[in-house]
Amino acid sequence: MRLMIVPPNATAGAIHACCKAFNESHLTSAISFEVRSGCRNMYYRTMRFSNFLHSNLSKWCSQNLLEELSGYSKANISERSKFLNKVSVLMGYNSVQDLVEQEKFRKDSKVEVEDMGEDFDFTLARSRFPCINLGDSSVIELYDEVYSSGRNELNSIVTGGPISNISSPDSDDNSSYKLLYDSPTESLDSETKSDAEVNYKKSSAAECIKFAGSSLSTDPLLDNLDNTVRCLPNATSRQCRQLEDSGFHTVRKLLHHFPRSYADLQNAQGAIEDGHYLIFVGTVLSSRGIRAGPSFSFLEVVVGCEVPDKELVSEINGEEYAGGGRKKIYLHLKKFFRGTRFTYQPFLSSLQSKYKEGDRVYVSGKVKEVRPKNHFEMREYSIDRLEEAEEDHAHIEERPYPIYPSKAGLKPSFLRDIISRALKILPTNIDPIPTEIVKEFNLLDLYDAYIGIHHPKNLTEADLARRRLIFDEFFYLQLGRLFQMLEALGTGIEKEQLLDKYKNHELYAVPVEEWSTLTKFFFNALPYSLTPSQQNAVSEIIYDLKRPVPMNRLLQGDVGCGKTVVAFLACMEVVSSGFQAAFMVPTELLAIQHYDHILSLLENFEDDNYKPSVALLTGSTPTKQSRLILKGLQTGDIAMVIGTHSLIADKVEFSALRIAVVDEQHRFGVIQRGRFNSKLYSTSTSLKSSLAVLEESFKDKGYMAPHILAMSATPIPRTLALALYGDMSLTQITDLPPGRKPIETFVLEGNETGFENVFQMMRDELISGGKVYLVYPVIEESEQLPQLRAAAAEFESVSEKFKDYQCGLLHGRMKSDEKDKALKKFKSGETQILLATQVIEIGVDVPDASMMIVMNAERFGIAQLHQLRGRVGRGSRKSKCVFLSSTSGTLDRLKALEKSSDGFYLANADLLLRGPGNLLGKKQSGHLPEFPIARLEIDGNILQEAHLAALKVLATSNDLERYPRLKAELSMRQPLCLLGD
Ligand SMILES: Nc1ncnc2c1ncn2[C@@H]1O[C@H](COP(=O)(O)OP(=O)(O)OP(=O)(O)O)[C@@H](O)[C@H]1O
Repeated sequence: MRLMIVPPNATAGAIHACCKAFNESHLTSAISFEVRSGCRNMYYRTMRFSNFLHSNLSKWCSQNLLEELSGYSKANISERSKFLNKVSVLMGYNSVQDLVEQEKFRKDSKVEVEDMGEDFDFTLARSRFPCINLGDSSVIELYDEVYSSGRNELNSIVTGGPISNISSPDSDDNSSYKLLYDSPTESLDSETKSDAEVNYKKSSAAECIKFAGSSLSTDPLLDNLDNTVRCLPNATSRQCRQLEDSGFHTVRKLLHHFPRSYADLQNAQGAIEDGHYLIFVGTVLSSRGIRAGPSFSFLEVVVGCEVPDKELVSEINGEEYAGGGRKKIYLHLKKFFRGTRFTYQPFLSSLQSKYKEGDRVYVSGKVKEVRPKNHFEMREYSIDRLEEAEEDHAHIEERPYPIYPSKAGLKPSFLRDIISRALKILPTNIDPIPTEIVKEFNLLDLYDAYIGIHHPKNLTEADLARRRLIFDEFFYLQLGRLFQMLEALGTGIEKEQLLDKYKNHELYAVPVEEWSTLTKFFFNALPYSLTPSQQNAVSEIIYDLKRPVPMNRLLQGDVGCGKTVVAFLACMEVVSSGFQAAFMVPTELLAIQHYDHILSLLENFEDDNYKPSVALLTGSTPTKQSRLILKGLQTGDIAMVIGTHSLIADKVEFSALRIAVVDEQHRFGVIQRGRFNSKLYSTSTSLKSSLAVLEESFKDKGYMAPHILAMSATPIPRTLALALYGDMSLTQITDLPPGRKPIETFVLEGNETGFENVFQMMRDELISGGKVYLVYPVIEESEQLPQLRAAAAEFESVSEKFKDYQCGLLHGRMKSDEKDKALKKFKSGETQILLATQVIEIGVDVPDASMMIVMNAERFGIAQLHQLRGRVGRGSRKSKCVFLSSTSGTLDRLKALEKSSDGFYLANADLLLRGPGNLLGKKQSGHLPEFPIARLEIDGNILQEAHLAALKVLATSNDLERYPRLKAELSMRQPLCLLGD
């Protein structure tokens, strides 16, 4: 047998020369294939492979090895790997991985192998691999470090950085070489960078440019947050793919994966306990890349640190004395890799070479105690080498350690690692917000904010960073909305006027004397005088109505404060100048109520000639009648229509609509409002033709979009209103009609005693001539939720209990006219007890209802209960409200209602307790923008600042032409998608 020696620095070609000498290149290929397919356990295939090995090896292998081979097909994977490793070493490779790589290399580069003509030296082979005993074949320790030949051309481009703790599926065929080229080492200095690395950079750069599209910069890594994650240094293509699959397509997306919280990193000065996040400075004692299985490897860096020894702390004269005693501890930093390609020796070697024995390093992360004593394992950590000039103590400051949430299967440690890499290449000049705004609003620069949120030096820095990033979330939303609004306006003067109005919070108002005659008639027909803030609200609205710019205003006021009449007056103002008004409410019940209300007010008119024609249009309006109404609206015979969402149906055409009042605005949502708006914009064909003959200026007026007056009965906090209706002006009614008496509120546990007390209170109320609402969370009893009391189910028992009184029932499943009948009976006093569900929550107005009992009050939110409570105490009679909770645990939450009747205070409390989505109810909050880190309930002041900043920017340049970066950023962020408009 002719054997050859493979020198330690043998090139790939030289190594393959050995194979050729054996004429074993197909043996190499076969072994390589077997390893790559993971030593698959398919019996017949393994048998075939084992037979093949036998015929090839029997020419030159020892009997022992051949015996081992006979058990190959039945052996487990680990034993098979060991065996193949042995064979590979015998064939002149460093290991089986080496064989696989060389085989791949040979195939790829079609290396011509030449016969080196040297004899294989068994003695030398044995000295290189002492664990091999040829002819005896004792066990080869697969996991022992084998000698790694100095293949400089490969090593020079192998990555040095720990990749991740990520689990990746087994690699594909090309993976090992891909990995090498994908991962230029971070630790290399520029002179040693190979061509391969340069090529890598070039191709990445090209890819980045392609992705960034408009970027003209020669170095895309440095200019754009929207570069693909493929630009990240040391990220393998597999990692990039995983990031992309998890939604991290761009560096921005990655940087917007914010820490969930920060662990308070402590110096390891005290006792070191399991699970603590600590920081250490120490010395690298060893660094090993270890292959632990066919597709599993890990890097273990052992760092030795000196820390104060708690056990040596003794008491001297009763005082604790540390005595300067220190002890040595050992940190085992471990990173795991799954995938065959991570088990190849060049990869492992390069990995371990990143940390050299004796390096001073700074380590932070979570510790886990292991045996023996004073040894600790860290799997979640960061490690940085200390530069020579750096003082150890510079790093031992306590600092927050970011804890990331995992995402789509990506582990927090991997995300932390990859985010750190992104921060390293982050350019400093990335802030699109103009410097003057950054300064004026005391914001961190965007670069500092990213660093500050991911790598804060202290919690104050993290807080400042968070504030800046929240500011951005709000700012772009506000900017987008205002920008859109301005775009819709015609002239520059209009734009300036609008912005001026937003900036100066002065009240622009039209005094009563200047209201139109019709409005004044209506005003005089009211059976009461308006409160000061009602009157201000009307004046403010009328000011807007007189301007040629469509109004977009939110009328907000606490429950029962009298918003309806303010809106009626606004409608009268519009009607008086020959235009039409539409009043849209969310329920038929409310539409009927408003219709009846306005008719009763019009009856008081001194002059019938001035009475406008008002119609009611709901889904239940009979066809014949609705046809007449539609016609009336089209011809302009009907001046005002009250209705439900049927008002925005396609068939409804207006002759000259000028105002749309949208009651309970948030229940319709932005989408409906938009539809309503655009629908009303397109006036009827008949009007269009009549306008054609009118003079220009009137034509403009005629085509103007209608004014929108939205009313919110929920006293939502200003911040929430701003987020919801950022483009709206706000009018608030801050007082209640005179003579209202505070509602006495009780929060009780709904047990037997509780009910007895409540029924007694109810009886007293009825005896004294009051009317009582009983509010239930559900209509029928449910088996799933037996604790819930049901309106329909209790109708009989309540009627039985209060035989002397009449009971009514009102719930959502009843037909419209049945509901109306039930409410009218209660209003008129025909019934004195009304068992209802929360249908009565919105707008129901029975001024002499004097008591309300809410069952299972724990099922409702605070703001909702406040709304419900607002159904009583609307007249001059003193009223009571009882909230019965079926669990004692929820009483505390409900107690807020006992303490306060201020809707704004309670809405804020509710917002803090439940968050904005829940405050509005799930269905209604679909249009509420979702902010990644901002929380409307606590970050309201930042929202207001962002609003001001957006106004400032637009006042300087209302088309944003002066701020091209800002404009680009705005279009990129697509605020409308955020809103779901
Ligand atoms: N200035 C006033 N003086 C006396 N009563 C008033 C005054 N303004 C309104 N009201 C009466 O107060 C009651 C509540 O008014 P309205 O229904 O307009 O309130 P609201 O703000 O719409 O309440 P909700 O939020 O419950 O819908 C009505 O009966 C109304 O007639």
